[in-house]
Amino acid sequence: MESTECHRRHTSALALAAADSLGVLHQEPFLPASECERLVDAVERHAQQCGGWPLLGDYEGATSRHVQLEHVPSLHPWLQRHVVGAIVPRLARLFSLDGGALLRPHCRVVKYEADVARPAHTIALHSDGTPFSFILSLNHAFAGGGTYVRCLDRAFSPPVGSALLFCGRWLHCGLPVRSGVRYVLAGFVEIDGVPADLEEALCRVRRLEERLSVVPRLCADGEGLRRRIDGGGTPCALCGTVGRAGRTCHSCAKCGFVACTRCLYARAGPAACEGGEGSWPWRGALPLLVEVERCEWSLSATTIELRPEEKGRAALTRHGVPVSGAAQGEEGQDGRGERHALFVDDLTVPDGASVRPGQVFTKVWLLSQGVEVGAMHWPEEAVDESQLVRDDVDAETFENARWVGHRVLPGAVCLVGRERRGRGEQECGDAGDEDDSNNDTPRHLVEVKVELVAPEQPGRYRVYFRLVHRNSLDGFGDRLWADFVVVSLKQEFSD
Ligand SMILES: O=C(O)CCC(=O)C(=O)O
Ligand SMILES: [Fe+2]
Repeated sequence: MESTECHRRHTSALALAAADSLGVLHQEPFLPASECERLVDAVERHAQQCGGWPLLGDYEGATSRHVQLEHVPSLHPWLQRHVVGAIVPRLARLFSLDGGALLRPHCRVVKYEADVARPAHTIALHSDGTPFSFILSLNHAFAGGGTYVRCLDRAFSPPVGSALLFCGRWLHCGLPVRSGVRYVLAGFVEIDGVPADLEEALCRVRRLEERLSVVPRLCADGEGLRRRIDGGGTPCALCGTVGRAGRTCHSCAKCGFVACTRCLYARAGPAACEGGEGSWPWRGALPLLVEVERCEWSLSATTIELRPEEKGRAALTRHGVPVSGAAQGEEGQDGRGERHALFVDDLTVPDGASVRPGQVFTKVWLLSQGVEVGAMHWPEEAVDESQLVRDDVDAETFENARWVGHRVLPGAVCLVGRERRGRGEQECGDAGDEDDSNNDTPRHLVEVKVELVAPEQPGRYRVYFRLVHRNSLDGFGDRLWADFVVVSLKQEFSD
């Protein structure tokens, strides 16, 4: 997957409008490997003197071990030099903070071990208690591991001596270590007297993260839904629909839980939080590890800008280019709100799915109107006024795209949820939606479908579409695509 596409897919709605100045993740080398080794040796010695590494106590579901460096007096000069003297000033510059207001960070070395009787190999999805955090890699003798950042849906494993610097309110986790031992230096940076604009930005991160709560994405056994499925014959455990793409628990052999993508997204939201106001619904929950391994883009730049700064308002971006109009409900020229359509997921035919030569199949995308990132609901007439058109403009895709036939189906653009109810119109979805009418299903999801005809010639094909305003033909929202592989029966048997 090339980098811009991957970027768009994996920087979900949350990341695209990530909060204000906090929408930056930065990776930078700070220490030579020899200093990292010295630190690990010193901490190991300390742990041995104290009877071993204590289990992390402050995150539910955490099963890693750590040593708090404030408790190791011999390391205080080291912390002063490398953390207070180098990492903290960098954080201040990166986030335009008053360096003098940043407090001495709490630091700990976390140890993830794959091969111990009581597994100590992961930290569950969480946010740190402080506004800013850094995680510095101290070694590389392990497999698996890394820091997963949910709003990017991406795992990072910086080289030894390099650190990730980011807003600590972002949900992140320490991924399971499969073999060996992983050490990181984690730092938590408080600010003395949080300025009002920072406070507001921090709240915004939290609200955005809450809207993407992972709670409904857990199976009955509380396991994270990790493995992607292409539907097949398995009914969704939540709505009963057969054949939709979705996710299954990583230990599905045990619990058999499968949920379709639409349910997973439609039921996400603060309403699912049982902890109520002030508690973090994902505490203790295992993360939704969505195809992290498929995300191949390399960190060519050291900083990922989640959102180019636009003074005073959140800006949605597409391929790094700000989308015209505002995300926060600014009126368009026609007096109506700007319409957004953010890609959420493929409901059918995920990228790379196999189809037969000549097969007619329906591709369905799930989109969001962007209200979770501050955009307005679509105006009433938007569904009827939206049209799906082919958009195969890229030279490299045109050659294969031209062989793919398509037919826009009646009701190609369709709201998910309750909007159409009460206006005598057929609602999108199935019997499972009836249940939704009584709960807090977000009313901002849209399904878009198109019928495709696979070419006769085996190979990989990709066709692009986008939504346009029916009258003006002005495009809006994310570019959509269907990406599939035509496999002949002969080929399949010979594989
Ligand atoms: O190990 C990691 O990458 C994450 C560590 C972390 O998030 C923490 O210690 O708070
Ligand atoms: Fe953390």
